[in-house]
Amino acid sequence: MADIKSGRGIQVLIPSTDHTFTLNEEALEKLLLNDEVKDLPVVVISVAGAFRKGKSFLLSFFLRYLYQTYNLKVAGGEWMGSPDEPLQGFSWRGGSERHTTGLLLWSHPFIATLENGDKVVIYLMDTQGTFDSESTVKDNATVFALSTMLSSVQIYNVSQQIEEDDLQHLQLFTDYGRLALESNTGKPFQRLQFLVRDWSYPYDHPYGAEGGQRLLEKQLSIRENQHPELQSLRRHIISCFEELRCFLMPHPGIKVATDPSFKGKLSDISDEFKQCLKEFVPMLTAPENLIVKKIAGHSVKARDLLIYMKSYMNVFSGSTLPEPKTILEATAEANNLSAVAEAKDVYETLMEEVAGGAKPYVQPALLQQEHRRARDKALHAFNSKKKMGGDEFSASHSQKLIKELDEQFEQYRLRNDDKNVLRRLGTALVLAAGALAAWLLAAVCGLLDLAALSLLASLGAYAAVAALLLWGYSRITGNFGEWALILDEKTAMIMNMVIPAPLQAATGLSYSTDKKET
Ligand SMILES: Nc1nc2c(ncn2[C@@H]2O[C@H](COP(=O)(O)OP(=O)(O)OP(=O)(O)O)[C@@H](O)[C@H]2O)c(=O)[nH]1
Ligand SMILES: [Mg+2]
Repeated sequence: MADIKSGRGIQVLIPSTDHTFTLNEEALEKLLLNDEVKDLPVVVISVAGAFRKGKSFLLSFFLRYLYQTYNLKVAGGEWMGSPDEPLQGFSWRGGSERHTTGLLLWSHPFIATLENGDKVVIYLMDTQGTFDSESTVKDNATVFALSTMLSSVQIYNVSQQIEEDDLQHLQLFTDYGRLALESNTGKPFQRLQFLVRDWSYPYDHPYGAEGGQRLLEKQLSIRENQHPELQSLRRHIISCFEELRCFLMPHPGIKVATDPSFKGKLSDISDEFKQCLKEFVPMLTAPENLIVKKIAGHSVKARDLLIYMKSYMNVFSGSTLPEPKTILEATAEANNLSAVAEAKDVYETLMEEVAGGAKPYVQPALLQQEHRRARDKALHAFNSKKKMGGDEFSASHSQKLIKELDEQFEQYRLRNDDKNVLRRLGTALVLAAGALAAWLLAAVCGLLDLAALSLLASLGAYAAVAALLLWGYSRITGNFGEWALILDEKTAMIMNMVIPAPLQAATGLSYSTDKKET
């Protein structure tokens, strides 16, 4: 069974020296599109905040809990590990130099079953710390924005206090959130979890969730004598997130903070810190506490997450920060694309039942009928999904969807045609029948002493047999393909002339009449 040692943080957003970012699409496809997870709603837990504040270290404890609960399936047990075990997981280290860069996802997704029986997949996201000496304002904002928009729980890791600039850092989202709210699809983000590290005033507010909540309420309270700008920031933060929480973490002890040889052993960490970790980690990752990522009121599946990532990257790849309006448009675009993908799935599932690879040949009229039924169902799926960006925007996607489904139908139609034994062998049958008829004619003419006519008929029979052999050779070997095509065409013309139209339709032999109807 996979354990922490066999996994690693995979850099899915890669920074480059010119301060741009690229998406590691290959890694993401492996992580998000494999059959086991692609259709499961995602829970994305991210940790963001200033550099060198123990984010990766914290996530490595999350990993211990997740492996224990969802891999070993030992619920409620001792998950923190043995006292002398070094802490492994997302790469972390001491020192003053920044460590994590870009965005990382853990290589092993965890599949959990919620209380209602639904399965979800959990991804952990580590992020590049902000405010290091190498990153620009845009780098910081990009990492913070992407991790917030892609996660269902953003752990905002702050040091010692919730300060005004920690709140101001959220400005981009509040502007974005305001626009998103106007589009009437509910609050844009789910949980913002402040995590105050090295909290030193337990006598004001005790460690843990309750003390944290009181501190947060105080920091977010709107007072009359406050500057209107501060009031508005607070109002918007509150309106953007479904849940705002705070947890106060004690200092982990001198060894954790200052000893260069510290390897993360529990025996070197203060009891208070360990106690709080025990409370904090399950608070976000126990099955009953998992929060599924939602955008525009719909759960986001693993494969949708990739669509969102790609759309966001399009707007964040420029040299300046995108406007909130542009980010919103990217969300609406991804939103519609994910609805299109879902609708296509509906169509494909229904069509596969009728005309899938292993299914026998179906009459063209019936296939056409099934196509219309599946297309209507797919369009219904698309239309019933709440989308951002307005009716006109989704109408253009719906047009594109119809076009794509019609193209797909054409593939089904051709594949179905291929399955028609009669049509496949039609050429052979016509040629064989022609040869037989010519032979009979030759025999009859022979009996009647019509030597010249008999010779002509025999030549016709030989020609038909030669054509049949050439056709067979071409179909088996692929050589002389153009000759076989000419023979197919000519014999089809003969069949069209001699076989009555209703019989042609019933057997799928109607070459000229099965026009594509949409
Ligand atoms: N003071 C203090 N130090 C901590 C805490 N948690 C971890 N550390 C130490 O902080 C140092 C940095 O840990 P990392 O997890 O690499 O920090 P990070 O925030 O991921 O850093 P970047 O990747 O550079 O952004 C390590 O030496 C840890 O031992 C904490 O709660 N308080
Ligand atoms: Mg780190």
